[in-house]
Amino acid sequence: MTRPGDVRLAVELGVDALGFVFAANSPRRLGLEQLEGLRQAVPPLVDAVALFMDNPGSEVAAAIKILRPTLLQFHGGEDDAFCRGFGLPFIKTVPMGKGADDAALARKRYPSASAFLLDGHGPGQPGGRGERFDWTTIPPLGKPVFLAGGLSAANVAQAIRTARPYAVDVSSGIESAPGTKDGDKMQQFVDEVRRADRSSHE
Ligand SMILES: O=C(O)c1ccccc1NCC(=O)[C@H](O)[C@H](O)COP(=O)(O)O
Repeated sequence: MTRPGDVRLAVELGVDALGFVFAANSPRRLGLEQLEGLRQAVPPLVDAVALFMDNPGSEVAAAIKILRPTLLQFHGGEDDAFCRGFGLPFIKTVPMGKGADDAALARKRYPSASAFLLDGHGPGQPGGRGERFDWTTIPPLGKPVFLAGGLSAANVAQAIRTARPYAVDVSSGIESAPGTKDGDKMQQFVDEVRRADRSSHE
């Protein structure tokens, strides 16, 4: 999320969590001056997730101070000690794309993680580029699994039926351009998630 209006719409649509990107070179990277306005648009009981990829600890701490996230998401080669060092629950991204290690190793490497986010890119690569992976290859991780990578309204129901994740995460699939969310795509995505949830309870 880069605009308070998109945050408000997502909240109206009923999403559980909103992501704020601080990774270097991302088209979604936020400046500290944007954070207060974005934070004010997030109501209680909706998670604000701050996303980092190999940022220095001082940058993580500065973003936390202003954004006051409820969850952190680490996308790079950060180790467990670094990730837990900020005193907040964290999600660790596990690359599932080309060149990835055995994803099940994440369970041992990140004992402090609250959840794992499986994403379609390879190791060392950024996310948010619509790269999906084979949803039938979900490893046993012993923690809630968030499914990400190349999701859109066109495929999220199928992804949920196949992988049965704890949560789904989407970025480029609800954008009109990198960094610009599209209200209609957001609405369609949430509708499809609800449809899949309903059919899984029938
Ligand atoms: O969003 C970014 O620009 C980004 C940059 C560097 C590391 C991670 C990044 N995003 C990660 C996400 O949380 C995305 O939501 C996830 O990769 C899914 O993206 P998409 O495949 O575009 O739905």
